[in-house]
Amino acid sequence: MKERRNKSYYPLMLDIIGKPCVIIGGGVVAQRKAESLIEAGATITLISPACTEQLEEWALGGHVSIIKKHFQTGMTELREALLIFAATDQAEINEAVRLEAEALGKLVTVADDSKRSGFIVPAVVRRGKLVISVSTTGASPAVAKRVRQELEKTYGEEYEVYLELLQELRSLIKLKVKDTIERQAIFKSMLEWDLLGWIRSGSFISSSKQALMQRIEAEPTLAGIKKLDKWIRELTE
Ligand SMILES: C[C@@]1(CC(=O)O)C2=NC(=C\c3[nH]c(c(CCC(=O)O)c3CC(=O)O)Cc3[nH]c(c(CC(=O)O)c3CCC(=O)O)/C=C3\N/C(=C\2)[C@@H](CCC(=O)O)[C@]3(C)CC(=O)O)/[C@H]1CCC(=O)O
Ligand SMILES: NC(=O)c1ccc[n+]([C@@H]2O[C@H](COP(=O)([O-])OP(=O)(O)OC[C@H]3O[C@@H](n4cnc5c(N)ncnc54)[C@H](O)[C@@H]3O)[C@@H](O)[C@H]2O)c1
Repeated sequence: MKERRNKSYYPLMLDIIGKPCVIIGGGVVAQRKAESLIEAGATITLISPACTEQLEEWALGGHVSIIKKHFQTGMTELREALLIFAATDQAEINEAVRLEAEALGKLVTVADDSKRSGFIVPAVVRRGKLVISVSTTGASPAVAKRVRQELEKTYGEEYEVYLELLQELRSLIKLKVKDTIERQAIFKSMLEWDLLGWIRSGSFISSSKQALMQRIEAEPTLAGIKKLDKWIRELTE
């Protein structure tokens, strides 16, 4: 990867379920990368002569395959990988991994050299389907972590239920409202409902969802949606 003074990364969400990812190194940094890859369902191979206890445990649980060797050029695991993480404490080994990965046309991140990395890993808040990624473009990972912690306070657990609900309501409205402009106005208007307050109050239960869906079905128009604002407020109080 050519060094660029003002790199501008392209953020995206990858579906890496079952995709081969290779980590070189078995220390705390490798462990942190393994943890987020496990969460995303990747098939992980880790190459390192020594590993943290947690990594050994994940290997026993079948979450990670560990090859207890030093990195060497020409290892087939790299050839097959989608993503490669160079995370040893040896700068020259990380650089050798980077060069080989790039020769193979692979995306590689280098734990001690973000300027040469093909991608970097952000700090992440997960609330079910809501995923908030924070990056400082490598300027200060500590700040990325701090911002993540701040966002965790603002976007609480209730967002998980909120998004599950909105997804279902959105599917229902897609079925019932054929006009694109009205549909989009409805989706925007639904954001005015105090669903988060309702969920936080603890009074939102599965029958509440049914009642809400019945009301939407009874009047699937922008006017009908606006009327529900008051109904929700009363139930939340
Ligand atoms: C977000 C997070 C995700 C994760 O790792 O999963 C992540 N680093 C985290 C924590 C963290 N890392 C470091 C500290 C100590 C304090 C500090 O240095 O600030 C802390 C804080 C702590 O541990 O408390 C040290 C550090 N980090 C990098 C270098 C090398 C260098 O700078 O080149 C050095 C050694 C510097 C040195 O030698 O002194 C490089 C990278 N770290 C990145 C990601 C990428 C940029 C992210 C961005 O800003 O966009 C990037 C470029 C590459 C990459 O690894 O992908 C995770 C927080 C997860 C969370 O808690 O939410
Ligand atoms: N990107 C980040 O988030 C971040 C955070 C802190 C530090 N760092 C950088 O990452 C590097 C690694 O940090 P750490 O705390 O995990 O180090 P660590 O000392 O805990 O682990 C280093 C690992 O590299 C392995 N290793 C050494 N030589 C190897 C080889 N030839 N082949 C395969 N594996 C080999 C060791 O077995 C060990 O498991 C540090 O040097 C630091 O510069 C990055």
